Amino acid sequence: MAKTAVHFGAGNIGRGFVAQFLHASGYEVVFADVSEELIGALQRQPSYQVREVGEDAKTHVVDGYRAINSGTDEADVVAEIAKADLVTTAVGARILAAVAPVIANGLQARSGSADRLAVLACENAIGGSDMLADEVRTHASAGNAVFANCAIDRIVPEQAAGTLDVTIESFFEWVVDRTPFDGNVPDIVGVTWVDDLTPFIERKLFTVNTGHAATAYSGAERGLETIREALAEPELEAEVRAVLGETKQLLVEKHGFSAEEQQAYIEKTLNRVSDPNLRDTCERVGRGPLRKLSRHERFIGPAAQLAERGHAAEHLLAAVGAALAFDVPEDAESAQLQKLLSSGRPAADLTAEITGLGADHPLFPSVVEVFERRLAG
Ligand SMILES: NC(=O)C1=CN([C@@H]2O[C@H](COP(=O)(O)OP(=O)(O)OC[C@H]3O[C@@H](n4cnc5c(N)ncnc54)[C@H](O)[C@@H]3O)[C@@H](O)[C@H]2O)C=CC1
Ligand SMILES: O=P(O)(O)OC[C@H]1O[C@](O)(CO)[C@@H](O)[C@@H]1O
Repeated sequence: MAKTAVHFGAGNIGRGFVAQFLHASGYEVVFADVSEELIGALQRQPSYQVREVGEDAKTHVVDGYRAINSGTDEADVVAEIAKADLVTTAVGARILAAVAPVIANGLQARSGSADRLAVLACENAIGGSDMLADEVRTHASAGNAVFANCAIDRIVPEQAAGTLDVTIESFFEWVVDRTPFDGNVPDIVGVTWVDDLTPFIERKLFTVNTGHAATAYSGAERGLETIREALAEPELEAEVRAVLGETKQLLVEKHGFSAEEQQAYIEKTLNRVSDPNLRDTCERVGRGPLRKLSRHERFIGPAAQLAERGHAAEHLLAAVGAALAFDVPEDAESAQLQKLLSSGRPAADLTAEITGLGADHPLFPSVVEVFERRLAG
C-alpha cells in the first residue's frame, strides 16, 4: 500500500520542494492549505511541474496527490492524519500554532494505531519541529508522534500567478535530526540524516538567510527591486560580505567548520542568491521583519552569540538598522513594525519587545543605539 504524507502549506516550498521529494519517495501527498484558490487548483489539476533552473536543471512532474482546505474541511484533514505515515509543514514558523490543533486532533484520532507518526516542520527556524510539538502538546499528549527538527534550503522565489508549476534553483539541502527516530527514520529521498542538527541549521540560517535578508533590507532601503541588482552594487555587496564575515567568525569558532570551508559556503550562497535565472525581490526576501529580528533568528541570534563571546557584531547591527527601515505596507509584519516604531515608545522598550533581548544581555545597549538612530530618523 502506498505511503501517505499530509503536507500543510501548498505554497512555493510546499509544492516546489517538500511535496516533490515526498512524491519522488513514493508517498501519496495530501496537501492541506487555507487558500481556496490553491486547493481548488490542486483539486482540478492532476499534476504540476517543478522546473529547475541553472546547472544540471531537470523538470519533475508531481502527480497522484489530493488536496483539502484545512480551514473549511478540518475533519477531512484529521481523518487523513489518522492514517498517514508522515506529516510535514511549510507554512511559516509563525503559522505553526495555527496548524497545531488540526495535527493534535489527528493524533488523537490515531489512538488505536501502534505506529508513531513522524512530523517534520520544514520552516526557516531553529527548532521548528520543537515549536510545533510544544503547540500540539497544548491540545493533546502527542506521545504517538515523533517530531524531528530540520534545516531546509532551496530558493523558491515568488511564482507567476495562476499556475501550480514552480520554477526553482537546482541546489537543495534538507537536513533532518535522526535522533528522535531510534534508528527507524522515514524513507525520504534527498534527506541528509544527522545526529547533531545545530551546526547545519546555524550555518544555513546564519549564512544563507542572514546574507539574503541583509541584502534585501539594504537593497530595499536604497530603492532597489531585486536581490541581484542589490548585490551588483559594490558597496552593498561589501556590506553583506562584512555581515557574513561576522557570522563566519561565530560558525568557525563554535562549530569547528574550517575558515576555507565556510568561505566556500559564503561564495556559493552569494552565487545562489544572485542567480540570473531566478528573479527574486527584496520585498519577498525581506518579508516578515518581526520574525527576522526576533531573538534566535538570523541577525540577533548570531550577534547575541558573538557578544557573549566578547566579539563585535557591528555589521550585523547595521543590518538590523536596515531591517528597521523595511516599510512595505502589504507585508503585515512590516506594517506592524513601522507602527511600533512610530508609537512614541522608548527605544529600550521597543528593543526588548522586538528582539526579545533582555536588558542585561551584553548586546542590548548596542541594539538600543540602533533603535535610537532609527527613531531619530
Ligand atoms: N521560499 C523559499 O525559498 C524558502 C522558504 N522556506 C520556508 O518555508 C516556509 C514556507 O515558505 P514559502 O513556501 O516560501 O511560503 P508561501 O507563502 O509560498 O507558502 C505558505 C503556504 O502556507 C499556507 N498557509 C498559511 N496559513 C496556513 C494554515 N493555517 N494552514 C495551512 N496552510 C496555511 C499559505 O496559504 C501558503 O500557501 C517558510 O517557513 C519559509 O521560511 C524555507 C526555505 C526556502
Ligand atoms: O520566510 P523566509 O525565512 O524569508 O524564507 C525564505 C528564505 O529561505 C531561503 O530560500 C533560503 O533557503 C531564501 O531564499 C529565503 O530568503
